[in-house]
Amino acid sequence: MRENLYPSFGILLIDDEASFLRSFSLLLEMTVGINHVYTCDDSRQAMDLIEKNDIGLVLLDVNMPYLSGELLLSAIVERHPDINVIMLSGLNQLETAMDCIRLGAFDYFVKTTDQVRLVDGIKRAIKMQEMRLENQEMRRLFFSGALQNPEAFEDIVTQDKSMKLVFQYIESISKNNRHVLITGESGTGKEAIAQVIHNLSGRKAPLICMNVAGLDDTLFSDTLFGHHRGAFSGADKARLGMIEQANGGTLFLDEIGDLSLSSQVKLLRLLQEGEYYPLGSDTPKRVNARIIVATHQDLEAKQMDGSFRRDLYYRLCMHQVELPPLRKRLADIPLLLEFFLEKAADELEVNKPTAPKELAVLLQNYSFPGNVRELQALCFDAVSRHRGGVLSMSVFKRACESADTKIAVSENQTSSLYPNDLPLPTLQESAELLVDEAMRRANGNQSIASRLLGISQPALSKRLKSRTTPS
Ligand SMILES: Nc1ncnc2c1ncn2[C@@H]1O[C@H](COP(=O)(O)OP(=O)(O)OP(=O)(O)O)[C@@H](O)[C@H]1O
Repeated sequence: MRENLYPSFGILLIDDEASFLRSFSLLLEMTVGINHVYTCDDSRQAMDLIEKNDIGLVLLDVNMPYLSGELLLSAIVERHPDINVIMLSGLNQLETAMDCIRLGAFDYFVKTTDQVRLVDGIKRAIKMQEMRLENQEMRRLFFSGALQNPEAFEDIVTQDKSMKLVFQYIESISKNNRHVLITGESGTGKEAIAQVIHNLSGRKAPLICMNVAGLDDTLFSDTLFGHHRGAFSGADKARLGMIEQANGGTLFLDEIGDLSLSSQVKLLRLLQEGEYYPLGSDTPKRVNARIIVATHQDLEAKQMDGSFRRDLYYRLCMHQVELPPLRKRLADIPLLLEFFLEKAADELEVNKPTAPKELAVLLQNYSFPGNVRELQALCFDAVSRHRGGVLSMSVFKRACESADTKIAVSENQTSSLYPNDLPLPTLQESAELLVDEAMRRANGNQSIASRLLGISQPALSKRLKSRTTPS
């Protein structure tokens, strides 16, 4: 079986001229990289080919012996309404064109039409078909609620609902070729998700990762596109670009929000045309790599302030995956804590220490600016310092004290604490509400609640005893 077929469904060319079928197949492969093509030069066999293969688009000659194009069109529309049919005619027959469109053809072209227009029409039909298949797949997954390949996600520890929806979405888009934009704060698992998308895609070549932060335009082009020998002083050997290494696989570009405007133009060309120029070369090279990009920045805002090209943004956000920060998936924290303690113990070749029960509660009240990566680092630090008994919370407490409250306060600065239409509580009532909230968040643990409130544990205990209203 051929690998990396594009598009994922077959395209059937039906024409009685075998030489046209050959040259047209070649044109599609050379200009758009279409290599999933079936040909048929006998109209009587066309329906049989459609029944036996996974056809999503038919390019159909109007004038053929045995069965005419119009007759075949009616049969396809009736039996396979999901297949797009583009009619091709040697003559410019307006009336026939109108009839075909009325019968349900997707488009109609004269064979002598400008090649670019014809190819654009085919690309449009492929895109429509891909979107239809994707919607169908998403609906199916959404209603079943189940994952087809749960094993693909086993390195991503979660029980969070929004992450599970992300998994379902990923399954539905992993097989097509469209670019994917992954957004989320630093350390939320964007690269890990890119790896899953690649694994699920079935692409045989590897996932090639490139971080574009801090690369000027020359370095970006050289790293991504490679260079010819002698392209610039010091280029004494040719260098293969990352994009070529990703041919037949996936290219993951991290920190895409940092890309300079001049590099954005080059990336756009690659995304639009599937072509690029190695440094020092005037001949474009074609590549078949799926491109996944990631950023922790708000690309929509960057696009508004002019630092990110709008056309590039729209190209990239065809599929968008947003990963929630760890502080919004609290139920994952105990799971990840156990997972990373075990992993750290494995790597450091020690027994996995037992974590005190209140540790997960403490961490669930921390804002984790570094997300999962930060939790992972804390666990490794704690396990490497561990000398027996129950795991000490000191490493974790230090982290929580240093960054925690500042972030929590700044995040809530814009919203009012109390609704405008209700009278304000008194200071005494406010303090009691705050104590209740801290005790709730700390799962009843006074030591953690007092830390959240910024008071000592005895002071909290005193407040709890002397409260005026029952909690
Ligand atoms: N849900 C998870 N379960 C297990 N490990 C995870 C999970 N999420 C992230 N990780 C791990 O956390 C670390 C950071 O993840 P990753 O590099 O994918 O984040 P990122 O969002 O790409 O970060 P950055 O924006 O800084 O590039 C990796 O070691 C990854 O394997």
